[in-house]
Amino acid sequence: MKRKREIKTMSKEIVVGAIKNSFVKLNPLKMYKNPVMFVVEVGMFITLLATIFPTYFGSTYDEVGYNALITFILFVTVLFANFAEALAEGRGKAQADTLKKTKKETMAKLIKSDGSIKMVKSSELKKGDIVLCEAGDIIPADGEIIEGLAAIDESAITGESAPVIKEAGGDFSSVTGGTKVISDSIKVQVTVDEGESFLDRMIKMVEGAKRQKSPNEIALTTVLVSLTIIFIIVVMTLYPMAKFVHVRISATTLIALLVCLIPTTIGGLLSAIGIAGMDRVTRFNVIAMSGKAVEAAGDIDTMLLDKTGTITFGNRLAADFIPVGGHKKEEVTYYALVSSLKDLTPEGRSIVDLAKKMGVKVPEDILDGAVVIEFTAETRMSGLNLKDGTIVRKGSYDKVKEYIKEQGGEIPEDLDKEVEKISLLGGTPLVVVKDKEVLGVIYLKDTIKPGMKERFKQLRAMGIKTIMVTGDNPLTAKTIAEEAGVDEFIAESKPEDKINVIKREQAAGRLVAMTGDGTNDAPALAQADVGLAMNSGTMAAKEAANMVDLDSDPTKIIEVVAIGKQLLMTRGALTTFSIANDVAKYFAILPAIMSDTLPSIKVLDIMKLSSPTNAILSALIFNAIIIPILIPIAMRGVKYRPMSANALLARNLLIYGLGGLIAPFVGIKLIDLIISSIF
Ligand SMILES: Nc1ncnc2c1ncn2[C@@H]1O[C@H](COP(=O)(O)OP(=O)(O)OP(=O)(O)O)[C@@H](O)[C@H]1O
Ligand SMILES: [K+]
Ligand SMILES: [Mg+2]
Repeated sequence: MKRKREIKTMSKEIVVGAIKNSFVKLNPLKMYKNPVMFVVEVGMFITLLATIFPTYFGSTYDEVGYNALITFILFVTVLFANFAEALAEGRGKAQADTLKKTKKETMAKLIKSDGSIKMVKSSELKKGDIVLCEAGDIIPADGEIIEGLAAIDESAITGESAPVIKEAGGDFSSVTGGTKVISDSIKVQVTVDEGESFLDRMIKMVEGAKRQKSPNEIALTTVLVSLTIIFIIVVMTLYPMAKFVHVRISATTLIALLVCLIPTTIGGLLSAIGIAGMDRVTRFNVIAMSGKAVEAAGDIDTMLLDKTGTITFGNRLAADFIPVGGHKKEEVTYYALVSSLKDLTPEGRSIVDLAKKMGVKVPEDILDGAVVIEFTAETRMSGLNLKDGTIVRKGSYDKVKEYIKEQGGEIPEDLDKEVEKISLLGGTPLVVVKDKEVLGVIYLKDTIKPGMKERFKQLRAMGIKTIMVTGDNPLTAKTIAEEAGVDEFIAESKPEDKINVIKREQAAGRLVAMTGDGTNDAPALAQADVGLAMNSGTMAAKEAANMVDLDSDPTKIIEVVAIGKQLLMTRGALTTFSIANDVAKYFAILPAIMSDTLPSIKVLDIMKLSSPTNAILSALIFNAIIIPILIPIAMRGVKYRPMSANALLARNLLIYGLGGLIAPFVGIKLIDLIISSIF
């Protein structure tokens, strides 16, 4: 597991800051954003007036003390709710501060149009500028490498100090401002304007500035508002009813009853739950562009994962060179090396390493006048056209077969056997060709990352289907898929295959998550409900995604899905608790209020509370303190087990539903005992 960005979440200054902020939030112009607590605040103003002008609000002069006490408890209730939100925001600000520290002002070597170098402040750089970054330089802004190759220390961003190789072209070409060039030098084209870098976005998002409410939160708020309106109407009708049976009920008591009934517990904690959920994602070094993305992660049904680099280690290693068709091993090794001399892919590099280790030599001038054929996901071949007219290629079995047919050559009969042997081992066979002769097969070893099997088991337990996508041949894909334990796989995939699979799953009503880093992943990342781009990937991929993993670890998507699920469950659990809570309070205090005037409901008065007044006070005090009591659960999230959604729902309903029903009876009785012993 990547080192999580450790931020002290309950430091003293955060708590002090939150207390201060909870008073600032009392401002009604801010309170209306939290409608449930806004109603409590309005109620508090009315009971305050009832304390000053008791007779106007159905109270007698000897109830002024009672009114004042109720007003104070309502005030504290609103304060507790504000404190929960302020605490969550405080944590976000603390995270943003640590990120700001990494955003140092640096000097940049701007390459002017005439080629000269001008030192400028990194804040003056604009999109499209080209800067030179040499060993020891801090990269001044987010950008793409347009020339050169260098080792970059990204620890400022990801916390991982192992340098990452970045180079022009290919999928490892983007660099992040604030990271440091260790060796060599590169030319970087700036791709973002000042203030729009990933760090800036992460800071804004974490600070809650850009935290717009997510759909789930909006839906829940609507439910809470309608519940509140219903209870306001219920309590209003109580007034004429009480009159009808000649029972005097003061406005203060009605308001106290209303506050006990409306969902203040979840109303007070809702935003804290959301902010804390986003923070958890940030702590995993993932930038979520919106709360919506984090929530969508909680609802994922299907996950698309690349084989190479995600399920298996990124660079396949050349393990052996196997001759076919009567050729010698030296011959196939030599031409495998020749075809890879200018092949920058991990595969190409490992072939050169192995051949060199085997002591194979190539003439110095072999590259003079040679034409490089680069590897692409489409052609699935690479190689060299030498100046003496020799054509050397290596590539996937299916493409080489096509190529040989075109050239009028023929396939040696022992080729299939060798290719099959390698594929059954889960390896990738690359067929080596000289002109129109097949010389042999390169065995590229692909090893599955440890722990992937357990993770896929976890995902299946959560009801998530995993689909492995690879450009590799079907046999290799099948072997790896079985070994890794994925549900489905797509072999010899082309970029558009990913999009088609995503659309197919979405058409079946399933939400799809995928990770990617290459430009050819961009359309699929945009199409997916949750697209997690690697920070080392191209800008196109990062722009298309709705999350960026600063650690560039494609398996991070599994953590992100778990966090998203936990966020939804926490909200569900606390809402269940809150509603159960409110219903229980209704039965706890209504009989206590009405019993001396309507003896018939005496039987319902199972709480045997000391007096109607104490019953109201105890219920209201319980209603207030339950909010801070639940803050830790709201911030940390409910205990998360990878179980299927409905099994978890049943479990949470039981714990939080039953808990919500019982807690008030116990809580109110305890508080009543304390109050009655004091007064
Ligand atoms: N450098 C290379 N030169 C020639 N052929 C290659 C090279 N790298 C890969 N291939 C062939 O192209 C096929 C597709 O490679 P590609 O990188 O598109 O997908 P992959 O790496 O196999 O899987 P993934 O999509 O998970 O990355 C490989 O299975 C291999 O047969
Ligand atoms: K309540
Ligand atoms: Mg690949």
